[in-house]
Amino acid sequence: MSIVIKGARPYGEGEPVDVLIEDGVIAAIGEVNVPEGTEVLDAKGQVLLPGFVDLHTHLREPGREDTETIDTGSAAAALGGYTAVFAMANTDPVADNALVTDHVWRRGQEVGLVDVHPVGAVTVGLKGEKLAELGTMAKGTAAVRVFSDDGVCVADPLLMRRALEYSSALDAVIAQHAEEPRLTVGAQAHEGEQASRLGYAGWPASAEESIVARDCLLALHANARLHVCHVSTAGTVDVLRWAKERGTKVSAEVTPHHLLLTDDRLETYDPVNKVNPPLRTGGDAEKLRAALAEGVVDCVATDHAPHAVQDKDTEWAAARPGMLGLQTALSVVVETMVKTGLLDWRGVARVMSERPAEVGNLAGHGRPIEAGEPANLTLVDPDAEWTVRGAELASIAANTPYEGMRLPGVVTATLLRGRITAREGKIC
Ligand SMILES: NC(=O)N[C@@H](CC(=O)O)C(=O)O
Ligand SMILES: [Zn+2]
Ligand SMILES: [Zn+2]
Repeated sequence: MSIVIKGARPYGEGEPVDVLIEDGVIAAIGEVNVPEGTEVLDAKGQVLLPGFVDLHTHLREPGREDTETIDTGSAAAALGGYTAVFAMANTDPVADNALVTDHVWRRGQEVGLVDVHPVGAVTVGLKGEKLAELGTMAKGTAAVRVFSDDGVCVADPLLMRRALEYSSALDAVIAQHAEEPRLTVGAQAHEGEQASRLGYAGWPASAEESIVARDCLLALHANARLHVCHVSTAGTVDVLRWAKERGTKVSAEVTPHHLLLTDDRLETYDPVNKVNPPLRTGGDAEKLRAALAEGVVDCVATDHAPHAVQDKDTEWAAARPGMLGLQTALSVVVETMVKTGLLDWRGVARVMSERPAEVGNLAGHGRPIEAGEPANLTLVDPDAEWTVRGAELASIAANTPYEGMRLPGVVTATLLRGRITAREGKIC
């Protein structure tokens, strides 16, 4: 089992080199001796990166297999350049016990396109009332290391404190959907000019920022690790900076859509733009880009949220929040961060692979492209462009906000432990 990637540029740097992969591991880089019968993957000078890691994916299995399954979601992930994803716990039944988390892990391994790491729920049934058995999920086959009630906030400060204390003993992290529910009752859109004009109840920035500030204090006092899901406001960036300066073990993610899209989109009334947290202002997006470049926001996570037509193609208030993200993430990062000069390809590797692997505690992903390292790799054509068509994406659902958009950067191959999982837009 050997493959040679011919003429790739690791991190987009230097002259093209050959990368020999044997038994799932990078065997040599540079002038390599290619054994007889080695499969050749011609990289044509394209950019070679460590396989991407998504800390925040909704795969909808079990419960809503009409919108996504571990199978179809894994395909979308591989086509998007991912080698590992974290599947959120807001399934039906909820992933609040080892039976469900171990199923998700095993099913992901059976499909074999990406490592699907289940996120365990923090509270039983995501109800925010009592802690789930984090320990049994951590000790199961899936070895859960990320816990989250994403979709809802762990709003009770005492419960959040206990969750942080408990998780630190497990070397795990609590990923918080930061939304003070008392401040977002009935909310439909970012509280601002657009929402006022369109008559939507607002989701104020402070509903996010107040929870992030509270949780940073709780994490600092518990000496525990906190991860902030889908950061969406400029104010949250300030809170994160302050908390990090004080030595809080906090990490944060931003979604591609919060980097690119703004609440100007609401004018169309198209619920494809409805998402939690809501699309914010241009000023917020600009500050999020700068924070990601600087490292105050650690990484990009998709919050890939497939929804059925009947749950999305409705009047605004009835539509479910969320949008697809796995196959468009890299391109949106190229558009917002690379083309703008905010990140080079090393930076892309950092925010799409290395940092998320560290936050999620994955030993085999987000590793340097060096001999002896696992061959979890993504090949990107930096000069190519493509047009997004929801119906052509691998997900069952088609709710992409980028429909018809032309985006830069094409994933041309993904390798999981030396096996090609996706090549030229097709699953292998
Ligand atoms: N982001 C969303 O708008 N929706 C997510 C839940 C979540 O991430 O909060 C979903 O599960 O659909
Ligand atoms: Zn969320
Ligand atoms: Zn989510």
